[in-house]
Amino acid sequence: MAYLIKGVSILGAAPTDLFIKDGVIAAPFEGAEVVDAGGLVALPGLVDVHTHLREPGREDAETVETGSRAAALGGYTAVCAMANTSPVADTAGVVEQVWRLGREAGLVDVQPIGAVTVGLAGKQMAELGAMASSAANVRIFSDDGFCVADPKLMRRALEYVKAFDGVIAQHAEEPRLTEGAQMHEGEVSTRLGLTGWPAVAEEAIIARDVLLAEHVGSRLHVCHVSTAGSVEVLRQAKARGVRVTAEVTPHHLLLTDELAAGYDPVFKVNPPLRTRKDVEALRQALLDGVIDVVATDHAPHAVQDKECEWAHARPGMLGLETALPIVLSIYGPQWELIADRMSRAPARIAGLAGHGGDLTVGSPANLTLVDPSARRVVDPSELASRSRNTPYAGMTLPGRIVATFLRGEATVLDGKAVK
Ligand SMILES: NC(=O)N[C@@H](CC(=O)O)C(=O)O
Ligand SMILES: [Zn+2]
Repeated sequence: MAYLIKGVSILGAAPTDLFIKDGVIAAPFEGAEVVDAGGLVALPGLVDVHTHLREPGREDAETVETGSRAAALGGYTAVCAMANTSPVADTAGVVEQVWRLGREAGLVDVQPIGAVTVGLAGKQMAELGAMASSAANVRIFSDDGFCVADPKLMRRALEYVKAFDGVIAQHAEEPRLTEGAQMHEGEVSTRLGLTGWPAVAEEAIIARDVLLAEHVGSRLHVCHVSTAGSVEVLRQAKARGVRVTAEVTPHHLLLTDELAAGYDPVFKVNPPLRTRKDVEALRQALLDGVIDVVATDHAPHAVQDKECEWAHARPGMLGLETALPIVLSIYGPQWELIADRMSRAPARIAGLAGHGGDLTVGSPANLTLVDPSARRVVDPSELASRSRNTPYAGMTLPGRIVATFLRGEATVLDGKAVK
C-alpha cells in the first residue's frame, strides 16, 4: 500500500503531508491512499525494550500475536520479548521460535531477548553466542524476573557479550534482601503488616553492576529503575563515562505504594511501587537523560494468577496499550522528549536499525499517529491483550493512537488493528 498522511504534525511541527511507499517515507507522488491526519502528531514508531509475551508456555495469559496486537495499538513498531517463558529462551531454538512467531504475526518487529543463565537459575551461563548468531540475532540478554545475583557470573556475562556488542539487562534485586517481600519497604508496608522490599536491594545491585561494567568495559542496561537512590547511582556512573543505560516504567512514573492499601493485587509488581519522592526523582531523571528510556515491562497474567489474595498473586501489570497516554499525562506534548525516550533511545539500546528514525524521505516508514486532544477512559474489556491486569482501569487518559505503520504497512488504522 501507498499512503498520503495528510496534514500531519511531525513531532509537533507545522502540519505537512507525509508520503509512504515501498516501506519508506517517500517524495510526493500521485495515487496514494489518503489518511486525513489533521490534528494528529506523527512519532517514530515506539520501541519497547522490556515486554513479556508469555509464549511459549503461558499462552493463556498472552501470545506473541495478542501481545503484538496490543503493542501496535499502543503505537509500537518493535518490542523486545523477555526470556522468562516456559521453556526459557536460553537456546537458539527458543529465541528463533519467538522471532518466527513475531514474523508470522507481522504486527510489530519482535526482537527476542536471550536468558543470561540456563533456566534463569543463576548458576550456569546460557549459550549467549549461539543466540547472538542465530536467526533471532539476539543482542540483549536478561534473566529478568530474577537478578543475576552471582557477581562472578555477572562479570563473565558482561565480558562475553562484548564480542558482539551485546548488553546485559539486569533485574536489579539482591535476593537476600527481598526474601518474602510483598511491597516497598516503608511506612505503608509497616502499616499494612506486609514484608517489605527495601530500596537498597535494588540500589546495591546497580552500584555493584556499574562497577563491574566499568571494570570490564562492557554494556549494562538496568531494567525498571524504581528508586531515587538508584537514580543517584546511575547519575554518578554516567558522569564517569560508564556504559550504562536504564529504563523506567510508566507505572513507576505514576503510581505509589499507597495503592497497596486496598490489597488489590493489580497493584502488585516487581520492583514494587515506591513513594512519591521516588516518583518525582524518576520523572526528573527521565528529563535529564539519567534514565534513557521508558519501557513498559508489560506483564500479562491470567485471571487466576491476579484475582486472588495479595500474597499469592503474581507480580506484574499490563503496559503496552497505555504507555504513551500515561507518559503524555505526565509530561504533556513534549514530542522530542517522547520520541527520544520511547523510540530512538530504545532502538539504539536494542540495536534495531530501521526503528527510531527521523521520518525524513528515504527512511523506513515505522511510525505512529497520535491524537493528543482525544481523551479515553481505560476499559480493561477493550484491551487487545489476552490479560486484563491493567492498574489504570477507569482512569481518563490523554492521547489516542489512531494509526501505526510497520515498514509502510498499516498495522493500526482508525484506532483499530488491521488484523
Ligand atoms: N515485573 C513483574 O512484576 N513481573 C515480570 C517479571 C519482571 O519484569 O521482573 C513478569 O514476568 O511477570
Ligand atoms: Zn524484572
